[in-house]
Amino acid sequence: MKLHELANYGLEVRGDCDINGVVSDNRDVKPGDLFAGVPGERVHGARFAQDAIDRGAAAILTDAAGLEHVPDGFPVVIATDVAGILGSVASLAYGEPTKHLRSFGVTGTNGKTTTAYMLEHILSKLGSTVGLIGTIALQIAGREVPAKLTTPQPADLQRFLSQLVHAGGSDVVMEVSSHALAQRRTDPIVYTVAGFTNLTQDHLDYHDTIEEYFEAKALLFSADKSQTSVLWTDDEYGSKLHERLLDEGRDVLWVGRTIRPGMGWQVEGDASFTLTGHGHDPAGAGLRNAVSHGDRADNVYECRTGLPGEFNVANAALAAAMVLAADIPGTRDAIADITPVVPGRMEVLAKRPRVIVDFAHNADALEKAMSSLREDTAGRLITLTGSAGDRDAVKRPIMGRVVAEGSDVFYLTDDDPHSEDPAKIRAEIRAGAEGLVEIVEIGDRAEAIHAAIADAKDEDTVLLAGRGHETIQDVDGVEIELDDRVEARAALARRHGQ
Ligand SMILES: CC(=O)N[C@H]1[C@@H](OP(=O)(O)OP(=O)(O)OC[C@H]2O[C@@H](n3ccc(=O)[nH]c3=O)[C@H](O)[C@@H]2O)O[C@H](CO)[C@@H](O)[C@@H]1O[C@H](C)C(=O)N[C@@H](C)C(=O)N[C@H](CCC(=O)O)C(=O)O
Ligand SMILES: Nc1ncnc2c1ncn2[C@@H]1O[C@H](COP(=O)(O)OP(=O)(O)OP(=O)(O)O)[C@@H](O)[C@H]1O
Repeated sequence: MKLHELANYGLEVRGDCDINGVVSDNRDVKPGDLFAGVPGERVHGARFAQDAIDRGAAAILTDAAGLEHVPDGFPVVIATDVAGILGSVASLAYGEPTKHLRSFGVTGTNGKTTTAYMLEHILSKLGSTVGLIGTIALQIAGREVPAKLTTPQPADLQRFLSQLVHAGGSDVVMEVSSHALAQRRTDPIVYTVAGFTNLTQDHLDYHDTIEEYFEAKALLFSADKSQTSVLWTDDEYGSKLHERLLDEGRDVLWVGRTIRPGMGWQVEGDASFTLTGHGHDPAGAGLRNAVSHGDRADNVYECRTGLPGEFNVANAALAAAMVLAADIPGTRDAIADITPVVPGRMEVLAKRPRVIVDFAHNADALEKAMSSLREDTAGRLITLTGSAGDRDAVKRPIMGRVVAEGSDVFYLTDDDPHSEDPAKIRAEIRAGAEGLVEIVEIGDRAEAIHAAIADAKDEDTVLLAGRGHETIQDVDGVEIELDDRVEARAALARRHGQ
């Protein structure tokens, strides 16, 4: 792309050159790139313009304030909102990759990663070459890069999408965080299908109120961000969003155990469940996607998931309904079994005692994980968790109370303290749990895991919650290797005298 082409999009362009790619971190610059100097919360990215130029940047995109860091006469593009326009600029530079892809975006407080893996699993069975973007990793065509953010920054995202297209990709599945939506990281993507899992308290350090958090999530379902919406509506905010989208005349499908107005899918059963289509489209042709293939006249789909927990039925039903909404032939067989391997999500490491690693790190996820495990635990439910520092502190005593109410023994330990005093974080969690349950407080998480597993009887369940797939613990800027699954396996080996 030539730099001057950006003038067609209302941007002020000074000078001209060829642009090979777009990056917003100077350390990633390759010769011929457009370096975007984005004003951040900590630093104005344009401060790194000279280093980017030394690395071969062909031009700089920045705002009026950033211009002072750009040498006179160097090719430059000036925007008023660099972060907001960055995705569109990168999309143009990379040949508008999403025009060549079917795209699925999932948002919600809990279940994004799991639902995204389920979508990838179903689409792969349908013969698609799928890219997966989320908290754990970015995956394309068998290549995997660890993720820095749940939803990448705009230029990184568009570059990844273009690599996916070049690798022959047909579909992309993405987790879309509320931060990404508020910061317009996914612009200008218009998802083929957008899905909503649920909304409960989290991230109130970033969004001031839960309503603001909800409005950020709701952005994904506006006409400029998605074509069709599929919402899990057995959720206060899912049903609120559904009513809103129906009022706005948007293309929306509900999925849940309770029948709603408009078109949607009712879920019945547990791990093996049926999806039954309800409602009629305005043309009176029946459930839109159910009638488009001859084999779906009965509107009933038999599905199952091998992932434990009632919430995984919700995730599987949402994933299935999203693929149905995309109207891909062969979906009936592809959704019959929805059991992907999701790292650190209800991952079962041992059966006696049952040891499970799960990423639950807020009150709602903890409550749901514990109640689903409680049902088939003959002995005690031992829950081990902490809470990350420098993040939503309001949730800590609530998490403490939920763990106390849902388990028999509470191993209170550290998560990623970041720059906070870990003892203070533990005290805040403890405040919600004190007097309600037996608490064993051991700050060192590896030690706590070993103690919890040594303490367990064969009929007990040990839930190691909060860190899931994570392998690095950040203690005041020092990165320590810590993987709950590695520690649990070592503790199990020690227990079995190996
Ligand atoms: C609030 C937020 O989203 N912040 C993100 C933002 O940080 P910032 O505005 O402070 O940026 P900054 O550090 O001031 O830097 C400004 C610019 O200079 C650039 N820079 C900076 C330093 C340097 O040496 N060179 C350089 O080029 C940066 O790339 C950036 O473009 O841009 C940074 C660079 O990409 C991100 O690392 C950072 O994510 C922080 C670490 C973060 O924790 N984000 C979380 C809250 C987040 O986004 N989470 C959601 C998931 C939430 C969930 O559901 O669990 C996510 O999508 O990951
Ligand atoms: N539909 C759901 N409802 C409530 N809790 C869920 C649901 N799905 C998963 N969980 C719980 O939330 C945890 C996180 O799940 P998952 O990683 O799939 O969600 P996420 O939205 O990607 O989370 P995050 O954004 O924090 O990475 C799981 O380990 C599980 O305990």
